[in-house]
Amino acid sequence: MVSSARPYRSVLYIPGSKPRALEKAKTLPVDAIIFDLEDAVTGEEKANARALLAETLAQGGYGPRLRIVRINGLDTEWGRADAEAARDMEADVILLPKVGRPEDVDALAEITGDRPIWAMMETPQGMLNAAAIAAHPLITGFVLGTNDLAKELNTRFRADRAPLVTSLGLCLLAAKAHDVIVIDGVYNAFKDDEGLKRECDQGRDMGFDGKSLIHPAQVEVTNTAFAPSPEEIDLARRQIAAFEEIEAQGQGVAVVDGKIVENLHVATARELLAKAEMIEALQAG
Ligand SMILES: CC(C)(COP(=O)(O)OP(=O)(O)OC[C@H]1O[C@@H](n2cnc3c(N)ncnc32)[C@H](O)[C@@H]1OP(=O)(O)O)[C@@H](O)C(=O)NCCC(=O)NCCSC(=O)C[C@H](O)C(=O)O
Ligand SMILES: [Mg+2]
Repeated sequence: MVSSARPYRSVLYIPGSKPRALEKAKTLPVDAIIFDLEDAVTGEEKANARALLAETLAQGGYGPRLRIVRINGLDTEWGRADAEAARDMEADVILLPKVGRPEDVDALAEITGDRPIWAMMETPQGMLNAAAIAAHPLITGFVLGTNDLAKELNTRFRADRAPLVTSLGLCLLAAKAHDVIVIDGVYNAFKDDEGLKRECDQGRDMGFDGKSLIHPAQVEVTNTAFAPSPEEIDLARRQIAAFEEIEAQGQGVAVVDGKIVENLHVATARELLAKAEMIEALQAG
């Protein structure tokens, strides 16, 4: 079940065909796992990966990590069999690639029933229809597919992601308007911690809930970037305390560190503390 206080800092892709990686993920401090049947699995491996994934998920061992199964598109030769298999798997969410329109979600739901669906947002058509896709009653999450998007838009890689910012913003607006989780795309250079941190900070600043990852080495940087920092926690506590004090005096605006604090800031502060507590509880096991 998707809940708003639950953290989604790190969302790790694992190729559904790799038993060693599937096993290793049980020990990694990630908030969610995307068990992939799409791009990370070759055509020859698809059927075996599907069976391996069903068996692995049935065995369990993934604890509180959200279990997301990414199927192949329904317009591919594997999509329907993936959807039928995913419907019966021990998973929380089904992730549909290259969603262009809400009707794509309807087509999957005809096979998978009322199982929550996340949409890969990675095509120009998807960007233009982001609000309608987010409004679909079964959609509870978006994952940005920045590799496919860059390919479709014929952009060049830039560290500041300027060519992608419009698309990222459209997905964020749509997701926030419809209370949908929104996860940033992957950072391909998995040995470049500095570049990853820069991109995580940008994503967090923009309002993403977390980032999708391709390698265990990316987990720590990402978890830190998307968790409330000690400074943010301290400020949130002081804002709440200051506001409660002036509220008791019948006033509506406090001042902390030279900046105003109104009830909307207090709501954000309370949300931040709830997330920090949830992360602490997860870490405590
Ligand atoms: C990138 C990799 C191919 C690198 O693999 P490898 O060379 O095996 O890495 P290491 O030797 O450094 O691995 C060390 C140990 O970690 C495990 N491992 C590696 N990757 C993962 C993982 N993703 N999840 C869990 N565990 C992992 C190895 O098994 C080693 O374990 P051990 O031997 O027990 O110590 C590889 O990381 C990889 O395949 N990554 C995933 C790639 C992927 O999923 N791609 C598709 C998603 S990206 C995408 O499609 C985004 C979107 O659609 C878009 O359009 O942007
Ligand atoms: Mg993709």
